[in-house]
Amino acid sequence: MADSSPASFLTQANALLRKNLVFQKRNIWSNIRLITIPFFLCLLLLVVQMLFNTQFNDVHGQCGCKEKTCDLRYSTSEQAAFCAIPNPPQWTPMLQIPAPQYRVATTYPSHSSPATFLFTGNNQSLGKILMGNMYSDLSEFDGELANYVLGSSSFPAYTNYMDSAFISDIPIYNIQNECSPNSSFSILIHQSPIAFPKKVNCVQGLNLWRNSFSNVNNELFKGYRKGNPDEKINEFAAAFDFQNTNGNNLNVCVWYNSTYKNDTVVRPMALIRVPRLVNQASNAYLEFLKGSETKILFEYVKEMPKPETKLSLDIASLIGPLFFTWVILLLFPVILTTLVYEKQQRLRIMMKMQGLGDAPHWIVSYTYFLLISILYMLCFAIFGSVIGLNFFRLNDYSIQLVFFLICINLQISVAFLAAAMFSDVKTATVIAYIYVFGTGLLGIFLFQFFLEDPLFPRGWIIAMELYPGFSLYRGLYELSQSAFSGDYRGIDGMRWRDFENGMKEVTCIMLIEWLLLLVLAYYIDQITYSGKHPLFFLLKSSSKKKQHHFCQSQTSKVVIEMEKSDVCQEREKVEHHLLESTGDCAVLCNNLKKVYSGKDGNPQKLAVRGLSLALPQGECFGMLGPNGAGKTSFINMMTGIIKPSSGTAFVQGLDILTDMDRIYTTIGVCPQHDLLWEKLSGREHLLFYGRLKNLKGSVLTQAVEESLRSVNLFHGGIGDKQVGKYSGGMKRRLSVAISLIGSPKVVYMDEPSTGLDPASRKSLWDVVKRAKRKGAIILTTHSMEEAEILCDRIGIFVDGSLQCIGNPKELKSRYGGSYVLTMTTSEEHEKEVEQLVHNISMNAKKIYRTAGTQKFELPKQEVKIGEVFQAVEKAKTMFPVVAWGLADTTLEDVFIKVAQTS
Ligand SMILES: Nc1ncnc2c1ncn2[C@@H]1O[C@H](COP(=O)(O)OP(=O)(O)OP(=O)(O)O)[C@@H](O)[C@H]1O
Repeated sequence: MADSSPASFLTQANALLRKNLVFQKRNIWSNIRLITIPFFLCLLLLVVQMLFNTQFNDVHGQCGCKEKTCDLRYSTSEQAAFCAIPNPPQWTPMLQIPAPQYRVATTYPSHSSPATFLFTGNNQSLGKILMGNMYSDLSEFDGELANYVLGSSSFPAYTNYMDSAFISDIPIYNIQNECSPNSSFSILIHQSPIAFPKKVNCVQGLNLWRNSFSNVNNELFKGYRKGNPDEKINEFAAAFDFQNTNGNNLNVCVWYNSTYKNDTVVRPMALIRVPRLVNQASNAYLEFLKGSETKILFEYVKEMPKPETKLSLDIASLIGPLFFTWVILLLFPVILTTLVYEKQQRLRIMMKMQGLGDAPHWIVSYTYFLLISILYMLCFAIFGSVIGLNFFRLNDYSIQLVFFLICINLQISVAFLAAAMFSDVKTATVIAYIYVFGTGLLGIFLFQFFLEDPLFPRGWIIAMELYPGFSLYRGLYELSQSAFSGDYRGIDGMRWRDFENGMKEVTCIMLIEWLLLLVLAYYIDQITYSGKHPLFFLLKSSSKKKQHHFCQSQTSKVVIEMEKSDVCQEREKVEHHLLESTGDCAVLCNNLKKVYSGKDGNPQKLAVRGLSLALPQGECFGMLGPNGAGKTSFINMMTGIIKPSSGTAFVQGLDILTDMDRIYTTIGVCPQHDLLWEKLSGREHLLFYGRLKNLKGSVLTQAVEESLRSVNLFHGGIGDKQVGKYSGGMKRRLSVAISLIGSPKVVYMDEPSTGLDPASRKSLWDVVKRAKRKGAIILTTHSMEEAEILCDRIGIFVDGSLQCIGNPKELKSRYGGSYVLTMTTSEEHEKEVEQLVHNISMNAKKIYRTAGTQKFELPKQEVKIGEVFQAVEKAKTMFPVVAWGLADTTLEDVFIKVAQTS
C-alpha cells in the first residue's frame, strides 16, 4: 500500500538526487567533453611552455648567443632576456664585486670601482657582520668606493654612497632603527662619489612614481629642482628592487645627489616601474639605461646577473589567469542552461505540481551542482599538478582548495540568480558564453594593466572585483603571480603567511557575495516562480481563517446574471459548502476568475468569468468547451501555474492562494503539453515521481510496473527507452501515468487523450476509470465519446463561463429534445426526401445537406419512431434510398447547440 502522507524532505531530496544522477549518467559524453576542457587547456599551457623553453630558454645558441654556452655574458642586450645562466646558485651572494672591466668607475678613472651589497631585510645579522668586517679591513677594497643598501618598507632600497674618507662615520643604526626589516634585495648603481650625510631618513609615503623613463631623464638632466635653481645635481643612482614588487613589474628607485648652498644631500627622486620579464638584464632595464648619460650603467648591469634567478620563464603562470578563468567559468553555462532548461520545459513546475517542495529542490540542486563543480575542479587541479604546472605545484594546496571552493559556490549562486532572468535556453547559453570568454579577455585588459599601476585608484579595483568574474580573475592572477615569482626565485608560491592584500581582499569579496547572491536568488525565485508576495517572509499563512472570511465576504456579493438554472444550482451548492465549511468536497471553486492583461495593443482577455464548482470525492468531472473557452486557464489556476485574478478554490480544504505547496502533495497533473526529460526513460520518470509521492521499495517498483502496463508502455521494453525516442502518443500516455502514480486525491487531466490511437485511448479510459475510485478527477477533452464514457458530470464551458452542468444523460434530455433523421439518395430525389420528412413532422428542421445526404431534426413530441419506419419503407418503393438512419441526440449535438447558442 502507498503511504498516503506527503513525502518527507529527505524522501524528496533522495528522489531528486537519484533522478539527477541518472540524468547525469545519460549525459556522460557531455560530461567527459566538459572534463576534457581543463585537461586540454592545461596541456596547451604545457605545450606553450615547452615551445618557449625550446625556442628561447634553452642553451646551445638558440637564444642567439654567440658562444656555444648560452649565458648573459655572451648575449647582446636584445638576447639577454632569453639567455640562461648555467647552474645558478640558489641564493644571491651578499656581496658582489663586478669584474674590473665592468666596474662603473672605469669611466671615472679618478674613482675606484664600487662594490654592491645586497641585504635581506628579515635577517640583517649577516649583512651587519659583513659590513663590520669590511669597515674594519678597508684595505681589502683597496680604497675603493663602497655602496651599501638600506631597506625600507615602502621603498625598494635606501641607497647611499660614501667615500672611503667617511666610512668610519657610517652609523649602523640606520639599518636597524630607521628602516623596516621588511626590505628587499637591492642593487645600487651609481656614477660618481658623493658626500654621505650622517643621518638619512626613510621616505615612506612619498609618491615618487614616474611613468616614463624620459621623465626621469628630463628631470635628471634638464634641471630637476626648478624650485631651487641654485641646486646642482651632481650625480644619480638607481636601486632595483626584486622583492617588493608586484607581478611582472620591477620597481627601480632613482636617487640623486645635489649640492645646494654648499650642502650636499641625497634624495630619492623617482620610483619607476619596468617590466620584470626575465631578470635584471631585461630589455626594459636596458631601455632605461640607454640613450642617456646612464650608458655606463648598462655595462654595470650586464655584469649583474642575479645568480638566484632561473632564466626559464614560467609562461604558464603568466597566461594562466586567462586560461584558468575560462576553465572555471566554463561550468557557469552548464549550470545555467540546466536550470533554464528545467524552467523553459516547465519541468520545474511539473516537479512542483507532483509534490517537490522548494527547499529540497534548492538544496539538492545546489548540492548537486556543487558536487559536479568540485569533481571538475579536482580533475583540473590534479591534472595541472601532474603535468607540473607551477600554478598548482607551488601554491599552497589548502589556499587553492579554499579559493576554488569559494569560487565555485559563488558561481553556482550567480547561475541561480541568472536563471531567474532567463526563460529561453538558447539566449541563456549565448549570454553565458559571452560572460565566460568576455570576462577572461576583459580581465587581462583591466587587471594586467591597471593592477600594477599605483596611480590607478584602489577603489576602482575593488569596484571591478565586485563583478564575480573579475574577482575570480584577480584571485587567479595573484596565485599565478605567486607561482611565477616562486619559480623565478626558486622558492614556494603563495603560503598562508602571504595570504594578504589582493588575495585576501578578493577572497573576502567573493565570500560575502556568495552568501548575499544566494539569498537574493532564493528570494527572487520565491516571488517570481513560486508567486509569493514580495514580503512573504513577514506574512503568516492562515488558510483556514481565510476560507471562512472568504465565505462571508464573497458569497454575499455574488451576482448571478442570466445564469442557467443548473449553473445557478452549482453556485448555490458551492456557497452552501463554504458556509457550512463541511470540507467534504475534493475541489471547491468559488467565483474563480482569470483576466489576462492586454498585450501589444490588444484588449485584456477575460478567460475565466467566475467559475463556481463543487466536486465531491471520487467524481470525474468533464470540462468540455470549444478552443479558447478557458479550460486550460482553469486547470492552470488550479495547479498553481497562474494566479487567479479573483476568487479562489479549495482542494481538499486547502486554499490555492495560500496553500499551494501543501496542495501539490495531494494532486496529480497531466498537463496539456507533455513535460518530460528527453534523456530519461518512462520508467525513470515514474520512479522519480513515485518517490515524490512517498512510494518506496517494492511498492514503488510494483506501482511503476503497473503504471507502465496500464498505459501500454511495458511490453517490448518501451518503458526503458529514453523519452526522446517516444512517439507523441507514448509521451501522452506516460504523462497520464505520471499524473496517476501514487494515487493522488485529485487529478487534473488536460486533454489526456490528444494524439492517441483508438486502442491506446480505450486502455487509457480503463486507467482513468480505475483511478476514479481513488480520487476526484477533472478532465478537459474535445472528445464527446470520452466525456460520456468517463465523466460522472459534464460542464460545457464557453467563453470563460459554464453554460450547463450535469450528467451526460441529463444534458442530452435537456438539450436534445429531437431525433436526427439522416437519409442518402441521389441528388434528384432530395426534394422528395424533404417532402417525406415534412409529412412526418411539420416542424422538422434540415440541419445538414451534401451530395444527396441530408440530416433533419425531428422534435421528439411530434414523432413516433414507428411512423418514421413506415414512411421510409414507403419512400423506398418510390425512389432508391441508398442509406438512412434515425438517431437520438448525442452529446456532440448538445455541445454544438450549447456552444452556438451561448
Ligand atoms: N497568457 C495569456 N495571455 C493572454 N491571453 C491568454 C493567455 N493564455 C490564454 N489566453 C487566452 O485566454 C483564452 C482561454 O485560453 P485557454 O487556453 O484557457 O483555452 P482552452 O479552452 O484551454 O483552449 P484549447 O481547448 O484550445 O486548449 C483564449 O482566448 C486565449 O487566447
